[in-house]
Amino acid sequence: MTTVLELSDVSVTREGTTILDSVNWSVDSSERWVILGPNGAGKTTLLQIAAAFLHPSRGTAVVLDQRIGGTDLFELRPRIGFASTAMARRIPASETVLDVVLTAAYSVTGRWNEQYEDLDVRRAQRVLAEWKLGHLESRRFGELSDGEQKRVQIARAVMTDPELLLLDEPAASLDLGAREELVQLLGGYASSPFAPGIIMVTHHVEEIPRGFTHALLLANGGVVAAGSLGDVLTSEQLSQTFGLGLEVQETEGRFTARAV
Ligand SMILES: Nc1ncnc2c1ncn2[C@@H]1O[C@H](COP(=O)(O)OP(=O)(O)OP(=O)(O)O)[C@@H](O)[C@H]1O
Repeated sequence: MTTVLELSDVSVTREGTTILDSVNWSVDSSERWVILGPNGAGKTTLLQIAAAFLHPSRGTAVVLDQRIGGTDLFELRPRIGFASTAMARRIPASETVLDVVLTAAYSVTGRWNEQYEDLDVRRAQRVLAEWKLGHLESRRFGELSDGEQKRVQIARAVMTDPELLLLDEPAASLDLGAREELVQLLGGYASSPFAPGIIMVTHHVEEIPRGFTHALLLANGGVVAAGSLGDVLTSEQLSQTFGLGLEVQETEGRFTARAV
């Protein structure tokens, strides 16, 4: 058991507006967390602190035993896998799928003159196969479907064997089939005892894979509830978080929610 993230009284203020308000949260390496909350609740801001991209305005954030603000972040960041639409925009459309994943070893996007070991290439190919992308390794990133691009982003994020994996809306904009394929793959990955601590932001309870263990509900920058999935994903607490009556149902580890 290793604590991978510890936030104590973390607040973020931008132009006089409080975006995160006194957040206390601890994540262990064995836990797989989902963050849920309405638009503008502060989910992405919270993830940016976990990714060591953002310093809190107040309070203390410790990521992989390094205090944000008191550390050389260039050494910390390669230990964190991060997949988000903003990161994906930095990937050149002409890059091959193999190179998108391979370049993670150097924390760059876009292959230049780096020399990669055979070991790196074999690892990238293994990761691509795990995320059902092996047949696409020579294709250009920009030519892939949304679902394939999302899986490539995750493959890139796990290429370096991160100690903490952060996923910002990995299933956003996917059709039902692509979503289910991704949720299944994420569930398999999350269930492995060798996977790192995982934090995933999502808008929909339907996107929570089996194998995820914990949830944090965020509204107006504050934590409504945080803890095990069973304790947190109740109709009452989800209704409070989204400000309307919701009924949550769980079937064999998957969730659905509808207004009542
Ligand atoms: N640089 C900034 N300056 C001012 N306000 C900001 C800044 N960045 C974010 N915000 C505001 O902070 C709030 C939280 O943003 P954040 O992106 O973290 O929310 P979110 O929960 O991820 O939202 P969404 O679900 O819509 O992606 C929003 O109201 C946003 O407009």
